[in-house]
Amino acid sequence: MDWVLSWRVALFSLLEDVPVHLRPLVASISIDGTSATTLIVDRNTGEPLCRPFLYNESCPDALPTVKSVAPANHTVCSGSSTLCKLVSWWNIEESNKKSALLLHQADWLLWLLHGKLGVSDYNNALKVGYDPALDSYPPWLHSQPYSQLLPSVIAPGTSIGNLKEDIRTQFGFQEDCIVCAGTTDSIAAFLAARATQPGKAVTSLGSTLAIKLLSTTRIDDARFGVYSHRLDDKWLVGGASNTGGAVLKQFFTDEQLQILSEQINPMEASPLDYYPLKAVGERFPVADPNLVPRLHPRPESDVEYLHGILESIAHIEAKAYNLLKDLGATQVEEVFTAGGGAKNDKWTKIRERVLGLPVSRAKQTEAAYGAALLALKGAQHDSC
Ligand SMILES: Nc1ncnc2c1ncn2[C@@H]1O[C@H](COP(=O)(O)OP(=O)(O)O)[C@@H](O)[C@H]1O
Ligand SMILES: O=C(CO)[C@H](O)[C@H](O)COP(=O)(O)O
Repeated sequence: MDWVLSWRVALFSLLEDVPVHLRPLVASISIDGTSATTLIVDRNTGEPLCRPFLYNESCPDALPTVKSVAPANHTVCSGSSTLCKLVSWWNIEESNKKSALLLHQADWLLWLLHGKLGVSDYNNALKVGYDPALDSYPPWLHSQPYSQLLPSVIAPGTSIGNLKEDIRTQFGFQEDCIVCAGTTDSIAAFLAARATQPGKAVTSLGSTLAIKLLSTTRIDDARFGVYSHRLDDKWLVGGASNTGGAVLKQFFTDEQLQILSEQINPMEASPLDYYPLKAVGERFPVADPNLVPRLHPRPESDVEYLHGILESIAHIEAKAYNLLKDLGATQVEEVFTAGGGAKNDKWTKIRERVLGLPVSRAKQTEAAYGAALLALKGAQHDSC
């Protein structure tokens, strides 16, 4: 699969999808991307120097080097961190080191639109080691030879520049349409839910399960895959588990999920105890690259099987929120749900019972809505 080509094609087909009469009304564009999906590109041409490292790939070979330079239990001390991906590339690369630049998926796609190479945002840059409290890369990272590859970092939603002229004229966007710094997919889902009070949380039930709790305290602990993204003057504390919809997809189509879920009694606890994963390895609330999926025994009834999987994912979610509490985050009061799993009302009821908290579907469940809110922020700031 040529990922980079498919992302580029998807971006331009989305621009094509914007109705022609609406294009002149678009004031601003932003993009969210999967966190820690990493590209090493040529700093002059922007063309990738190797295949991208995907968000869920692990580079355990780089972990000892990263651990030897970063503070103990720092967010980068995980095989899937962006920094481990960079170090892994650095250690095997011979010829392109001088001309290389690191970008995240959203940075690179935004570059296609604004044309200024080397810009990221402080959400995407967190897992390469950027410190959003200091608003800079920390000294221990600056002193590494590979730090020359790091992009400059601005706040999500900041205007980077105007939409490139050739794209603007090709598609009929307005002359002063701006392109703004983006964010990660699960932060965009949080923004879409418009939760603004500490104690409000969003669980994204997409291919994976990502948790974000708005907290006044910052918590980072790689031993459990817990980290904090900056959200203006507060913190989005949480992590991302490898469980989620991708496991469901292995067994059931979306249509089956809907039909089977209707037959589940969510008030009754399932006796089945699984750890649903697509492959070996978990990030949060247990950080264990060797954790083996547990999806047996499989009962004859598909309804019972699905009930067991949904309930087991809810237990992972509950463990995650309890862990955040134990580590000192603001107490969670209410959970909104985003992503494909948000449409499953039976699952919402199961989760409400298991979490012991009010759980509801966010009004806007698509991360893209959150990216649009960031673009709006940039446009409003630009017009002041
Ligand atoms: N009714 C449903 N109940 C639970 N999960 C569902 C349902 N319908 C779809 N899904 C899951 O939602 C996931 C897709 O959600 P989405 O937010 O689009 O994911 P992604 O993280 O890939 O963007 C699929 O993995 C699918 O299994
Ligand atoms: O698992 C993922 C892929 O969908 C999430 O992108 C991700 O790992 C969450 O990261 P972040 O908290 O940095 O947004």
